Amino acid sequence: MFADLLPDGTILQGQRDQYRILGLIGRGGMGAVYRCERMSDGSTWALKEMRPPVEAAPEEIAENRKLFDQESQLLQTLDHPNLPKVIDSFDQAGRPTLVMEFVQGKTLEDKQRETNAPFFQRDVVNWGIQIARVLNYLHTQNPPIIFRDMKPPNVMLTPEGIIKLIDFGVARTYKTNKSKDTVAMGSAGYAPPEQYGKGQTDARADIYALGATLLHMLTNLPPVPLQTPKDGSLIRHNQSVTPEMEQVIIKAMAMDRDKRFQTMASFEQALLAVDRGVIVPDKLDDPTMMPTPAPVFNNPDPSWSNPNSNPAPAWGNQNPNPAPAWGNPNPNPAPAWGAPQQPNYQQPMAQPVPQQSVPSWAPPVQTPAWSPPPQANGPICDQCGRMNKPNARFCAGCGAAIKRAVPKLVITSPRAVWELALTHFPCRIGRRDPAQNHHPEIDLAEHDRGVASRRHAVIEQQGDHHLLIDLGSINGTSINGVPMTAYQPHHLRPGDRIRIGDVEMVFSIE
Ligand SMILES: Nc1ncnc2c1ncn2[C@@H]1O[C@H](COP(=O)(O)OP(=O)(O)OP(=O)(O)O)[C@@H](O)[C@H]1O
Repeated sequence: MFADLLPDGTILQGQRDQYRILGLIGRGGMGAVYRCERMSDGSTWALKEMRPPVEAAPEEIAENRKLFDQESQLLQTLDHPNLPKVIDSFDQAGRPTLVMEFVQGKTLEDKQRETNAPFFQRDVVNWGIQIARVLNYLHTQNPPIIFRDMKPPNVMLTPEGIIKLIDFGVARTYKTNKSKDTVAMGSAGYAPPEQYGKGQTDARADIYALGATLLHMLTNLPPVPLQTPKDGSLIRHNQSVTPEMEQVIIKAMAMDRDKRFQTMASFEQALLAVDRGVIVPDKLDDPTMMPTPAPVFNNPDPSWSNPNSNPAPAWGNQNPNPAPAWGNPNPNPAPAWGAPQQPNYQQPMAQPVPQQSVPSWAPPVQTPAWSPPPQANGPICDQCGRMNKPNARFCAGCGAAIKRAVPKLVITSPRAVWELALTHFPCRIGRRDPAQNHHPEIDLAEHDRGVASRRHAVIEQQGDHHLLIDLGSINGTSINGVPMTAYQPHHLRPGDRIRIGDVEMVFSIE
């Protein structure tokens, strides 16, 4: 069907460099994507050329050339960690060609095909947050860019869990004063009613399509065209789905676009709230209950955790004891950060069992990965050896008082050394901000020469174990000299040295 694909070894002259074709990666309806080598430095890139099937009609080819050029131009003006960067574009043998970042990984469609089962909510939510974030970036361009073809094959997932949006073939800028799109596009099941040529699509079309994409990932069933899912329909297929998440999808996929999230930012915030377990379904679109944006995964936006820029998350004030940010509303939660599965975690009902995905929040692993605790439950009685429930004060076997180890930190800063018994969790580490009523348990305001973010890191207790999590701080946290990855929990062990700027904290248990 495709005429003469470029053979391996072909060298193409671009505008900025030469490229050697290393092999075909994939073919779409109108193009082909190859892995290539940039000749000047041997680095690997993806080369996409428009290569219509031989039987394509001339008008179709012309229309697709327009779309290809548009994709190329669009991508060159954009810069976002969830978009492949474009480094060159040129024509070869009359074919428009684009050289872009080579994304290692698979499309969500490939992943789903391989797994053939619903994915865990925590993974889908994390993908959804990243997709919403990049779509929000597109929607907030001037003029707004509507992606218009959000669906699993157009989303790639790297082994580190980073999402990259590919295929801008039908993305287009939103033109005010235009009542209708010139071309009706999108993919059945993912496209909202207004995309069936009945009106001009706006950002809310992408909201519907992202809802449909997440629905597909959660249920392993393609979305039914023009059908909002019903209450209970997601949970029926996947027990890891919470009622709150189901409501988010239902809202995103409302037929009436006025009833959907009105912006991608509010969709993202609703997903963040699901992830943090603080969602209030009837306030899904109320920005005042939304947390501040979390960082971009591999390229944090400095503004979000900058000690001088961002206000405290509004939800923090509304709920004095919110579920921890990394928590999960599921009564038997799997850890939201993709740690090894706990034995009591309920898997979705559909068969086969969903795959454990790569750590959802994790850029390339730099910290020692969190290893499963040696015991999932509580302390072992030193009298009779029985394992007890996590919060037991007396042994259920012999009645002896359970001796609890007290974790502590010895904190050394240029100004002081002090010891702190960790008795309250979560134990927040950061800089105080009285204006926001923010007073972390470990306040580094006087000690770190301005390095710590207000919400820098947190120590959380899980049974008898303690997890340190960097909350996307600007300047980072290191553990035993190794920089931590934001949101990737580190299981603290006695002797671990936590460093934030000039402050060092040594963890021990007595
Ligand atoms: N930047 C990239 N890095 C690595 N692989 C990529 C990249 N872009 C695309 N691919 C791979 O190539 C395949 C085809 O890409 P893409 O969907 O962009 O092509 P297309 O011709 O526009 O397809 P369609 O007909 O679906 O619009 C993808 O499914 C993906 O596997």
